[in-house]
Amino acid sequence: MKVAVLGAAGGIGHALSLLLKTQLPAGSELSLYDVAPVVPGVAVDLSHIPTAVNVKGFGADDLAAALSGADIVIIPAGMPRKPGMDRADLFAVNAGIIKTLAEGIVANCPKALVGIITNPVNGTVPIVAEVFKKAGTYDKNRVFGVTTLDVIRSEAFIAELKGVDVNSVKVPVIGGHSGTTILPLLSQVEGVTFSEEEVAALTPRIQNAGTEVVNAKAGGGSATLSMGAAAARFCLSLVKGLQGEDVVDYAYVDVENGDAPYFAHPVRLGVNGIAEVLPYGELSAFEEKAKNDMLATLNADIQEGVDFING
Ligand SMILES: NC(=O)C1=CN([C@@H]2O[C@H](COP(=O)(O)OP(=O)(O)OC[C@H]3O[C@@H](n4cnc5c(N)ncnc54)[C@H](O)[C@@H]3O)[C@@H](O)[C@H]2O)C=CC1
Ligand SMILES: O=C([O-])CC(=O)C(=O)O
Repeated sequence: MKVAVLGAAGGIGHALSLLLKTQLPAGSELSLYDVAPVVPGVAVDLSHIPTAVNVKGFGADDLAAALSGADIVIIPAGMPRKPGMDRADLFAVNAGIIKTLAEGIVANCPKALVGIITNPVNGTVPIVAEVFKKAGTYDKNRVFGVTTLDVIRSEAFIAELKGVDVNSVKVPVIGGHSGTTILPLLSQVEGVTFSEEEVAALTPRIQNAGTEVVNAKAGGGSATLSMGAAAARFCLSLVKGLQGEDVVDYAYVDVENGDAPYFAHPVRLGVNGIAEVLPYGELSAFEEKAKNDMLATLNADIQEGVDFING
């Protein structure tokens, strides 16, 4: 199993690469790519951890070697937010980075499963899909926007609020990955109930949790450690699927006849990526309204990504 991390020298890249070095199956290859010259050093550093995962670093000119033969590519490359910015403000810088990296995937590992972390996820996922479509390599079952951070935050916040074992908390989160497009389905969380006031307070807390971190870091970037943990968890779900295990996880994916062209759903993973996009079930009246209210924003974010390649 070869896993490539693009943007491996950044805040998320460091945390994610550490977790993959210690958690990928024995015999895996971990390929770290970044334009920052420190990346070979990150690989050397990690290589001193005694696990049966072989790690190599690749600098700016070595994208082809970094990607060649990769089964999974996880992308946290690109600029993070500062206080006062929206994720959408990152589009101008990050769209071009994502396009270049997607072209690299087309040329070197067109069958890889691709997990996109780079913001704004609502628009960067369509960019990758459009680059693949143009090249004739698009398979909607192999492209994922990583929304796992919304899921793990929901788990953490609910366990804290309700005083329950965090390992028992499972929270569906649908929609996109910014502001009101993030929709936790609190009505479907088993084993706990929420008052209307709790739903009205917890839903925006989850939606604005990224901003909570951005403000707390006071100009030093956005979530990196929790995102590293989220990305590792999602990557390991992809690995299990490739190994033939039946695994269901949440991701922002291309859905046919869905609420929007891309929408976070539960997906059953398998040896070819998505085996099945699963329905998200029944929504409460609050959730149904929140879903309908977000769609204009989400569709505009998606169109911006599509137009970046085709406009
Ligand atoms: N999907 C999600 O839930 C989350 C997404 N993010 C996003 O992840 C991205 C990365 O965040 P951080 O790691 O905190 O940023 P960072 O600035 O610490 O790291 C970004 C890395 O990307 C590298 N990079 C830039 N252009 C590149 C290129 N063309 N090829 C390869 N590497 C390149 C930089 O050299 C840097 O090492 C941001 O866009 C951020 O908004 C952050 C948190 C959560
Ligand atoms: O808020 C940000 O800019 C980073 C992010 O996507 C998150 O933490 O959910």
